[in-house]
Parts: sequence; C-alpha cells; structure tokens
Amino acid sequence: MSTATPRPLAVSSRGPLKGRVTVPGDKSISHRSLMFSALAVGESRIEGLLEGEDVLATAAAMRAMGATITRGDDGVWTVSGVGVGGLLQPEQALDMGNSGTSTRLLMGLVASHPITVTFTGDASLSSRPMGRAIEPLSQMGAEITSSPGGRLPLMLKGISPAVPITYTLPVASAQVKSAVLLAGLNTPGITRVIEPVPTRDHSERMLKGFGAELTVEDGPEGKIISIRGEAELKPQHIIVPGDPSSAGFWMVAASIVPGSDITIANVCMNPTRTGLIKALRMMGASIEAVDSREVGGEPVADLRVRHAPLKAIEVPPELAPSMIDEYPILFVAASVAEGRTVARGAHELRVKESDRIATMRAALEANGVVLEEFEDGLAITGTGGAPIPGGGAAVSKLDHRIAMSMTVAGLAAAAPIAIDDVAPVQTSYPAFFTVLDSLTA
Ligand SMILES: O=C(O)C1=C[C@@H](OP(=O)(O)O)[C@@H](O)[C@H](O)C1
Ligand SMILES: C=C(OP(=O)(O)O)C(=O)O
Repeated sequence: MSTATPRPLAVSSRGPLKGRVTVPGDKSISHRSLMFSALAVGESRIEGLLEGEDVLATAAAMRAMGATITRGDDGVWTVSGVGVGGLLQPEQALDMGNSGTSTRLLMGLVASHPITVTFTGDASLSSRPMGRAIEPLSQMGAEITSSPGGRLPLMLKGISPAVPITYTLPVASAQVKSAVLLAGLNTPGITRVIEPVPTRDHSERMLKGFGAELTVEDGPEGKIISIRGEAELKPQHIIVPGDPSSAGFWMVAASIVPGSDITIANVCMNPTRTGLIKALRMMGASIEAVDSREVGGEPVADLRVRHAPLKAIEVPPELAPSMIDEYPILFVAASVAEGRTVARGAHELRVKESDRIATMRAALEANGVVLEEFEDGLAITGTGGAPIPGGGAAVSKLDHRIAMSMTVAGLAAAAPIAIDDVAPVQTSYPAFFTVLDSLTA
C-alpha cells in the first residue's frame, strides 16, 4: 500500500486542454459507502466507487472485520454487511496507508464494538494528529493507546455498550464529526455532535439514506446532529457522484492554460464541497454548471470550464471548510492571477498528508513564484497571465494533492517543473495522468 517506489516526473507546458472528462467517484462518499454497507444487514451495491488506494484501504479493513466485499467485472461493488454491532476482531493490524479519513472514521466504528484494533499507516499518516478523534471516543469509553503526540500506530479497545455523549467539535473536521456519529451507531441512546462551523455532510445524508435515525437542527452554537443507537442500517444501491476535489485540478488547469475549453462531467455540487468553484469564480474564472441534477441524494452538474484571465482575491476564510483539500490547486491558480491573492484561515492545511502550506510554498517558490507564508495560509503574487518561471524542483512529500497541483503548475510554466514523486496520485486519482494525456492530446 502507498509505499510505492517513487516516480519522478518532469512536467512541461503542453498547450490547451480540450474535451470532456469524467472524474472518478468522490473519495469521501466512497469510504462511507463501503463502511455503511458493511454495517447494513444484507447486500448493498455501489456504482462509481473510487478505486484509489485510500478507498481500497477502507475496503480491506471492512473485510478484515467481517464484511464480504467484491468487485464485479462491470465495476459495480457488492457488500454484504455484518450489521451494526457485528464487526469482528481483525486478525492483524489494519494498515490505513495514507488515509486520514479511513483511520478516523474506522476508529469511531471500532470504539463502540467489543473488539481491539491496531491502526498503522505510512510515514505521512503516522505524522498526523489522531488526538482529535481519541478525545471524544475516550469519553465514550474506548481505551486508546497511541504513539507519542496522539499518532499512529495506535491501539483502540472498543466497548459495548459505549456511553452516548454530546460533543462540540473544537476543530472544523468532518472526520471527527463522523467518527463520533459512527461510534453513536452502536451506542444505546442519543449521541450528539455540535458543529459550530459546517463541514461536508456526507455522513449525515448517507446515514439517513441507510435508515438511521439522524436529525440535524440549528442551535445557538451551530448545527446539532443527533443519532440514535443502536441503529439498524438497510442495504442500499449507491451511485457515487464525481469527486469535486479531483475535478478541481482540471478546473484550474483549463482556467490558466490559454485556449482551453473542457467539460467535466458528473461533479458532486454539494454546497459543503463547492468552495473552490466560488473562489475561482470570484477570481474571474469561466465555470458554467450545465445539466444540474440529483444523483444518489447529492446535487450533481457538468462543468464547462474555459480559459479566462484571473484576478487576485482575498479568499474568504469562511470558505475554508468547503474547499479544504483544494487550497494547493487554488495556490496554483493564484500564481498566474493578476495581483496578490491572500488565503488565510486555513490552519488545518498544516495537518494534512503533508503540511500543505509549507509544501506548496517550497514547491512554488522553487519555481519562481513570489509568495509570503503565514501560520494559517499564503499570500501569492501572480504573474498576471504570463507563465510561471518553472525550472525548479517540487517535493510532493507523499501528498497526492501536491503531486497533482504541481503537475498543473507545470502546464503553465515556462520551464519544466521536476516533481520528485507522483506515485501518491494513486491514493485518490489513479487515472490522473491518463486523463491529462487525453485532455492535452
Ligand atoms: O470526512 C472526510 O471525508 C474528509 C474530511 C476532511 O478532513 P478533516 O475532517 O480532517 O478536515 C478532508 O480534508 C478529507 O480529505 C476528507
Ligand atoms: C486530506 C485528505 O485526505 P485524508 O484526510 O483522508 O488523508 C485529502 O484527500 O486531501
């Protein structure tokens, strides 16, 4: 898993992007599809599942805990669930690879089952903070022994029955919210999460779809999400919409490479995920949503994106949760905009697969981009439409979004950008380079 041999790549400009692309299934929804199906009683079918390493890590973990998960030749996945409360003790440690979402959500599931699980991960994941999930799950009764600083490897001894809690999220994190709600699935009574700042709501939408008793109300401190355990989940037929985070690379590539005109089909337009589109439109990008529709309980559209001159903006900090994974590619857009773009209030970027503020700063700076680093973001002075100089190195630090963002930067650079390792794209977008070739053919 994701300890692949490094794959260096030098990326040069290739001319305009043209044509139509369908992005792979949304990663957040794919993880949840497998987890919730594995907890339903009966057989679920999943179409459009993202077959990237992160999601495959979730599939392997759910199998190790008793679910039967198979992929048909038609690409449709079938999952026979064990029922809420039915997770089995895995025989070995669960290797979560590079995936924070798998780790934190599964910690939640295990917390209210009477099993003990060791979680491990790659070097990137092993440096990420798990304390944010450890804290509420310990309050619910789980016993957790982590490596120093609340890191992996970590051993979690679940408890049944667990204790229902009301937990106010100290950090805007859909993963922590979901971990508590998932622990609540097998906890008798009402488990509540109070969310002062809204984050992606796929867990809430999907758990309701699976038949859980889950309510969302507005309270004085923010959204109050309540789930009643012990829940019974009914198998579903899920159609996973396209991943807006993966679509973001093509949105920016087409916006910054002159002459580009592409359509990105089937993009999830859930308002908790569309921050990048809002920010790019503020910058003057030409992004037109066509054929807006609903697929599997999520709004979806095709996006036509044409090259347009971009202007610097102050990125509204309140957009951060709805574009948290898109800052690296937004920084690339800012590098060719006219003026100084300031993106702050994004401190969470420091604890992703890499420190995405420092990693992008180093990679862009090495390629001639003028920028300033803050504790919670970057200010970037763009070229005003001219190519960025390029000719430098970019270190991807086991971070798929850095590898893809710097590839897009290379498309708008005067001299090639030498990326040390693009193998991490396998975690979320295995077909990324094939699609790039087709759009620039
Ligand atoms: O819940 C999810 O599926 C995710 C939540 C976000 O993480 P945080 O909850 O840590 O912000 C995001 O960065 C990650 O890619 C996926
Ligand atoms: C942060 C990300 O994922 P995760 O937290 O699941 O590793 C991401 O995909 O950008």
